[in-house]
Amino acid sequence: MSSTDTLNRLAAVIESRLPAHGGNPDASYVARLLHKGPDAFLKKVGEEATEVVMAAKDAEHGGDRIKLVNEVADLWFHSMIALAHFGLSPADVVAELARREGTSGIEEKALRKAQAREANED
Ligand SMILES: N=c1c2ncn([C@@H]3O[C@H](COP(=O)(O)OP(=O)(O)OP(=O)(O)O)[C@@H](O)[C@H]3O)c2ncn1[C@@H]1O[C@H](COP(=O)(O)O)[C@@H](O)[C@H]1O
Repeated sequence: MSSTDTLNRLAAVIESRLPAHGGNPDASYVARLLHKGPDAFLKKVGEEATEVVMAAKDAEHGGDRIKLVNEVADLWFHSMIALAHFGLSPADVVAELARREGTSGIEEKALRKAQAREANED
């Protein structure tokens, strides 16, 4: 079983919890967050991102590395709820990573700066 399969299955469950698909806020955590709207799930994304940073800092000082895995899982999960709300999926994120594959961040930033300079000269 691949990690992509797991992400795709979870994405399908999250999609099934959308209000438009009849997700029940009384029976499902995902449906409840989606029903509350973007402020609710984006707040969770922000909280989970902070928890990732804290767990990584703990791990840096000899803390439990598994805590970092758990916090990243929470962050991915809540980010997937945000993606679903906007009609997007992990496949869209993977496609973007694939598009970037092999392009150094340094190279990409230099290209962006050159393009911005050209645009300013126009
Ligand atoms: N992967 C997850 C998952 N990860 C975390 N959580 C829930 O996310 C919630 C928020 O995590 P926190 O650590 O912030 O806990 P908390 O303090 O209780 O949070 P809040 O009170 O602030 O909401 C917890 O209630 C966790 O149980 C998840 N809930 C569901 N899933 C997946 O989503 C599927 C659908 O879930 P339902 O929509 O609930 O059926 C499940 O079958 C799972 O595969």
